[in-house]
Amino acid sequence: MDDRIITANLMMEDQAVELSLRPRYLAEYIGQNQVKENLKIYIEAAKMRKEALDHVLLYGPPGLGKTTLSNIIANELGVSLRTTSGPAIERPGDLAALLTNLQEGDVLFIDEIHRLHRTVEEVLYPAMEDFALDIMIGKGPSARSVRLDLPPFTLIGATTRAGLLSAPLRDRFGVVSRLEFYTVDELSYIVSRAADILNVEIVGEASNEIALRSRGTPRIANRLLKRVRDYAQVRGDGMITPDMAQEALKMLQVDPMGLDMIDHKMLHAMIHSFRGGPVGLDTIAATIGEESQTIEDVYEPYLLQIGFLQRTPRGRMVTPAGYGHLGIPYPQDRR
Ligand SMILES: Nc1ncnc2c1ncn2[C@@H]1O[C@H](COP(=O)(O)OP(=O)(O)OP(=O)(O)O)[C@@H](O)[C@H]1O
Ligand SMILES: [Mg+2]
Repeated sequence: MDDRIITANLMMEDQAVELSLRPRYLAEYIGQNQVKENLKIYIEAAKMRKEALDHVLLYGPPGLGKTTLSNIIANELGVSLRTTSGPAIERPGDLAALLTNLQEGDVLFIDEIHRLHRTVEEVLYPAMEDFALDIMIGKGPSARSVRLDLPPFTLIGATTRAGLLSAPLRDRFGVVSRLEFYTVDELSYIVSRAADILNVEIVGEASNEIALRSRGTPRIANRLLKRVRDYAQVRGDGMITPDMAQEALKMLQVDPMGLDMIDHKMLHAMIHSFRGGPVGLDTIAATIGEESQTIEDVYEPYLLQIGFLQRTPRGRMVTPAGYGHLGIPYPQDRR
């Protein structure tokens, strides 16, 4: 019982920390400059015209700031935001309830929008296009469709993979933005900012050390910072020095490029069992006992980005750089 209370409290604390680290306005949102520049203009224009902002689709790997950006867009517009997710909307009626509760100009945020049910998606089309809801009243031969007007609103959809969206849905977004991995400098800045908010002393080089191993991802940067903070508190005097950061990161089994045990397992399996590929995603997944979707969404994008992995029509291949990182010679007959 006691345990449970402690866990609940810790979780609440963690959530509070998470929220405190989340930037609230565009000016605090580091990086993604192109996306930010565009949004700034669209937001300002919508405000000048006193209209709802066009629907926005945000896509990119997990932890790059899609949810954060959605909240920021609502804040910048000065409207309320309602949050839901694709799988949470089970029936068309659930979506109708959400839509009819919106105030003019509000933002409806649908996370994991690629997981919307077909029947729900069809209700969304006229809602996005004409701000109208077609509902069926009655059953059988006497059933008829009634059109309800909705207040103009902005839909923000987020997905890790835009490719999974149906074309009619994708086409109804006026703004489509892809979030990119962050640079080390940007992440370093994010780490310093987070340390400031958490009241942790950190040396500049240590921020950089954490940034280097964050796989271009702010969520990972923040998570590593929290673990390094724990380490520095217990093993040192709380101050995060570069040495302290390195020791802590080593203990967390995050290598100098930010790869963890699963990345290593995957690359080793590809090299030792499949001569470095090409090998299909499902085969890799089965070999290392992970879900293919997790590999595709979470692990692979960064390995592709840093050039350790290559996608070919016949499957994934480990590149010479990937072999090099593991210290395994690249097979002679492949050069
Ligand atoms: N541009 C940024 N500047 C500073 N911090 C950021 C930025 N983007 C994200 N973060 C931090 O990273 C955390 C994760 O971001 P967020 O939850 O928005 O990611 P996401 O793209 O929605 O991920 P998922 O796909 O898993 O839902 C945030 O809580 C925030 O602290
Ligand atoms: Mg999110």
